[in-house]
Amino acid sequence: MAPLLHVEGLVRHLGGRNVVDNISLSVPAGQVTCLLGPSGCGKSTTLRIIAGVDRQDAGVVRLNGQIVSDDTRHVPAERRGVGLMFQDFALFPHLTVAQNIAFGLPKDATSTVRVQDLLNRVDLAGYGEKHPHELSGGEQQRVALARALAPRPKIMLMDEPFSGLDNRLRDEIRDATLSVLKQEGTAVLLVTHEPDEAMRMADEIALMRDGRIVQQAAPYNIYNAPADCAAAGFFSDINILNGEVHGALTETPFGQFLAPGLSEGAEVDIVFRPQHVRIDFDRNGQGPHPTAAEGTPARGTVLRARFMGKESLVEFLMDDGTSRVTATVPAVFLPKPGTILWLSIRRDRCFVFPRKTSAAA
Ligand SMILES: Nc1ncnc2c1ncn2[C@@H]1O[C@H](COP(=O)(O)OP(=O)(O)OP(=O)(O)O)[C@@H](O)[C@H]1O
Repeated sequence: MAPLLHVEGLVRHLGGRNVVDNISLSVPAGQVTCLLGPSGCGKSTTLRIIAGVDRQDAGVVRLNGQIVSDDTRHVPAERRGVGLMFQDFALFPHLTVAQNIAFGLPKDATSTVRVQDLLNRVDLAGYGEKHPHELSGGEQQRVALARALAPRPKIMLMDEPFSGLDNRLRDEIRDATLSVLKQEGTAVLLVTHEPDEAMRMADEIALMRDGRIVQQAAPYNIYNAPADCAAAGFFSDINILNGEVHGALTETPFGQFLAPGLSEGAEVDIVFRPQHVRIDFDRNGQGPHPTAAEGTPARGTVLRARFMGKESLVEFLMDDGTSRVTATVPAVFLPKPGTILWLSIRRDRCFVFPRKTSAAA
């Protein structure tokens, strides 16, 4: 089956550069895809082109297998049959909640039923006669969702739809929104700069940087097999050890790592997340036995330890005198600076990337 949304080779030239630089992307029916990336990487521009409120300089947008925009054709936004939801909910202040939701529907009995059904789904039964100013931010967000879903769009385009909400409410509203979208079977392309939001909402994440998609994969895969050092670092703090390739291997305080396909003498980064570092207290300070999974243990001196609530962060200077490693330790563990401890790392959670010089980054 053809994907609901398929874009190919999108380019948008603004302010003397390509802010969207050859983007290709598909969203299948019923799936949530998150366009994730740092501020200014071109996410909103991509979404606006797909919505039809901006026009690309090159490339094709297909919805339901039909071309809606290319070099010669451009179907206007209101005729694309997509649901739109942006950061500001833009409800009509003079209309009631029910009238807002019914806005894009024909004026008949089926619409009244549809509005009631949506009010129930977004947990606002009994709110139909209120006006937007009488509602909280979270309630307004739910009205905006109901309004966007009312004409049963097959796809919703959402640009940071939760960013105006109170932090404490946000998780709850994200989950409720996702559940309504899944019940309706609506495909979603959601723009966000927050990795946690993408991990929580997405079936698939398209990670953007400088106008390009650097990786597209399910959250588990993008987290556990990042395309490069920056992709790894976008989702959590990371440790980076510097190495050099000799005979397809690179040496680290934690033993050798394979560096396949990299040339002799190439500089590499060995990257791993703090939660994959284990502090070992065994064998009276002799260090743990090497294991296949954790490899060679290495000794480090505590530089500082910080209590973070449900976990502690402990920073080490390794015995080689240059490598620094941060470990996340569940619960409270706050060793004094100067304490010497043995560490091991999950070798299957380490990535070896060629080092990017700033000129090539
Ligand atoms: N009309 C314009 N003229 C010149 N530059 C523009 C124009 N519109 C957007 N840009 C630039 O294009 C880049 C991408 O903007 P865009 O809003 O798509 O990014 P974004 O990833 O959605 O960022 P944010 O998360 O901050 O909204 C930005 O650097 C922005 O300054």
